[in-house]
Amino acid sequence: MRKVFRDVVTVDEARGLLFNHFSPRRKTEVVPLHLAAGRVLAKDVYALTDVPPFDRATMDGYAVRAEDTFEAEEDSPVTLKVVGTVEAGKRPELEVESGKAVEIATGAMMPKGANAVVMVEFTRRREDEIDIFKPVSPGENVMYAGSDVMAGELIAREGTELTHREIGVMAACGISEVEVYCRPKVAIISTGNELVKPGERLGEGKIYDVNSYSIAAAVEENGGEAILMGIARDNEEEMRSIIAKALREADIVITSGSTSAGAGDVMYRILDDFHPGVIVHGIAIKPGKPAVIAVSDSKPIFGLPGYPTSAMTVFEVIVAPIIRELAGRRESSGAKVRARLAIKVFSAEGRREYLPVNVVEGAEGYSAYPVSGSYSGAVTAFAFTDGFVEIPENVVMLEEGDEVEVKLFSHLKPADLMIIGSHCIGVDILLSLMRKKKPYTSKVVNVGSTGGILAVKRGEADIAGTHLLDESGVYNEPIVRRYGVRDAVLVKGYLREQGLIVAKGNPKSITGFEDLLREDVTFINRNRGSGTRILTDMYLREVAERKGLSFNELTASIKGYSIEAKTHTSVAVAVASGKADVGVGIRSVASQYGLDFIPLRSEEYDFLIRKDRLEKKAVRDFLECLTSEEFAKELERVVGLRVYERTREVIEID
Ligand SMILES: Nc1nc2c(c(=O)[nH]1)N[C@H]1C(S)=C(S)[C@@H](COP(=O)(O)OP(=O)(O)OC[C@H]3O[C@@H](n4cnc5c(N)ncnc54)[C@H](O)[C@@H]3O)O[C@H]1N2
Ligand code: MOO
Repeated sequence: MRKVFRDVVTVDEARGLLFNHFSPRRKTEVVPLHLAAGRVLAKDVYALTDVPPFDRATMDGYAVRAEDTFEAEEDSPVTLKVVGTVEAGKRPELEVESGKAVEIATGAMMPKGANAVVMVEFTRRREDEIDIFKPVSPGENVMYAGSDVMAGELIAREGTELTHREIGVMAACGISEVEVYCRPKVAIISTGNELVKPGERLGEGKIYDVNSYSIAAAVEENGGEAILMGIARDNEEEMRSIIAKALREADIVITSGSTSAGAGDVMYRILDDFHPGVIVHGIAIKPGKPAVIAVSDSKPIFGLPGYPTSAMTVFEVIVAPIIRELAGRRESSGAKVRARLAIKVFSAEGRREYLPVNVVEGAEGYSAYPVSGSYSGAVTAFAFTDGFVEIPENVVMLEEGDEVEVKLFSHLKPADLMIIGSHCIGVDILLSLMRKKKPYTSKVVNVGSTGGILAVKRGEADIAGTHLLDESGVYNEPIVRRYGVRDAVLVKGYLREQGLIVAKGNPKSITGFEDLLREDVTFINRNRGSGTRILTDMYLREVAERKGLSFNELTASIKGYSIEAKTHTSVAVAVASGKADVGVGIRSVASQYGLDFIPLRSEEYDFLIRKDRLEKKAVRDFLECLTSEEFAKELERVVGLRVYERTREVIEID
C-alpha cells in the first residue's frame, strides 16, 4: 500500500520537531543609511554629536542681547547699531555687545554675546542702525546645541524596524551606515505540469502559477529576500535538482504542490533524500494538512500544499514566524479585534482551523463573516477578507453570536459604504460610477440575499442586494417583511431576464419545463440557495402539480437534476459543450456563448436600505447613480441587465 500521511502532528508539535534539527540564527550586515528602510537594527545606535551641533538662529532677523530690547514698543522702538552679518554655514567672528546687533540668517550660528533673535518683521533698517518694535526674551528664536539630540543619547534600539523617522535622526547625527540583520534568503519553487507563468499563453488544462508570487510577496512582507526558482515539472529528477540548487542559494527553501496522497504527489519522497530529510508529513491544520517539513544540513525545507489558500495558511502559521525571527522582526504585524460570528460555522475535529473572515462594524461592535463554502483551493479567500479566526483543534462548531478573536491581515479600513448580500456585477458597476464623483471606499461582502437582509436588520450593512422570490411570485418585499426587518426601505433595482438556455437552433425543440422529463434531454441544475434554483423549483412544482406527481418523484425523473453548477456561466458552458441540453440562466450569458434563449420571467434585484442610512452621502450618491443614464448603458452592455420603470421606486418597510 502507498504510504499516505505519516503521523499527522499538531502545529505546536510540528514546530518542536523542526527546532530539534534547525535553530534559526540571525546574521548581520552593514548597509548604507539610504538602503536601511525596512531593515531591523542589529545594534543600539547612539548619537555621536549634538543636534544641532551649535546654538543657532531659528528665524531671519537680528541677533541681540535680549535685555537691550526690553523697552521696545510699537510706537517707541529701541535703536541698535548693526555691526555685521552672519551667514548660515559660517563661524561668526563678531561679538555682540550691549547696544549692538548682528544681522543673522535662519540656521546660522549665534554670535558670541547674543542670546536672542529679533525677527526681521519687527524691525526697521536705517543704514547701519535698526529700530526694534517688539522686545524678545532670552533664548527667543534660538535653538541651543544638543537640544534636539544630545551627544551620547540612544537614538534607536536593536530590534527597531527602521523607517524614515529613525533614519532622519541618524542622518542628523552624521551616521552613514548601520548594522542590521541580514534578510534571510528564501528560495521558492512551484511544482506541477499544469502551471504556467503569468503573462504566458494558457493552454488546455493549464493554470497560472499563483504560489510563486503570493509566497514571494509574503516572504518580502515578513522581512525575507525572495528568490524565485520557477516551476518544476512533475518529474522527480527535475524537482530534486532544483531543490538542491535552491539549498545552495538560500537559507530556507519553500516548495508548493505535490504534497498530498495523489500518485504524482511525491514531495515527501524527494525531501526524504536530503539529510536528515522529512521531519513532519501532515499537520493538523485546516487548510494545509498535507504540508511537509524537511531539513537538509540544518536548512529547513517547507513543502506547502498546492492549493493557494492552504499554502498561504501554512506559510503564515509555520514559515512566517521563522523568517521574522531571522530578519530580527519579532513582533507579528497583525492587529486583532474581537467580533461576534455572523453565522454558525462547523470546523474539522482534531485540526486547528484558520478561517478567513470579513469584519463588519455594527451598532453592537464587530461581526465576523466567514467566507462561504470550501476555500482552500480559492485564491480570493485571503485577498478579499480582513483576517482569520483561529479555531482550536477540539472545537467542532461555533454558534452564531459566539465571540471570536480575529487576527487581521492589516489594519481595518472603515468603508464609506458597506454592502452585504447577494453579489451582482451591477453593484460593482454602480460603485465604479460613484467613485467617479468622489473616491468613496466601499466593502462588498457576498453572503447571499438572506445573509444581506439579516445584516441590514442587525445594522451592519448600509445596503443589502437581494433577489429572493416568494411563493406568491413576488420578489423580495414579502420575504424582507417575513424576516421582521423594520425602519428600512426597499428600493427597486433592475431586472435580470431568466430563461431556458439551449443549444443554438434549439436542436431538441425544448419549449418548457415539461421537456426536462424527456428521455433524450439532460438538464444542468443550479446550486441550492441560488435565486435561479428557487425559480427553477418553483416552475417544477407547477409541473409536478399538473402531472399529479410529488416534487421528489418529478425531480427523480429529470436527468441531471442533481448536477449543480455554481454560476450562470458554468450553466452556459455545460450547454455549449454538449454536456447538457438545457439549463436555467440569464439572457446575457446565453448570447455570450452563442446559445438560444427561451425567456421565462424577469428576476428583480433590489436594495434593502436602513432608513437611518439614507442620510449618508455615499448612500444618496449610490441611489443617484442607480437612475443615471450611464448606469443603464453600462448595465446592459456589461451584464445584459436592464433598468425599468420601477427602478428606484421606494417601498417602506416599517
Ligand atoms: N485523495 C486525497 N486528495 C487530496 C487530499 C487528500 O488528503 N487525499 N488532500 C487535499 C488537500 S486538503 C489539499 S490542501 C491538496 C494538496 O495538494 P498537493 O499539495 O498535493 O498539491 P497539488 O495536487 O500539486 O495541487 C493542488 C491544487 O493546487 C493547484 N496548484 C498547485 N500549485 C499551484 C500554484 N503554484 N499556483 C496555483 N495553483 C496551484 C493545483 O493545480 C491543484 O488544483 O490536495 C487535496 N487532495
Ligand atoms: O489541507 Mo487542505 O489544505 O484542507 O485544503
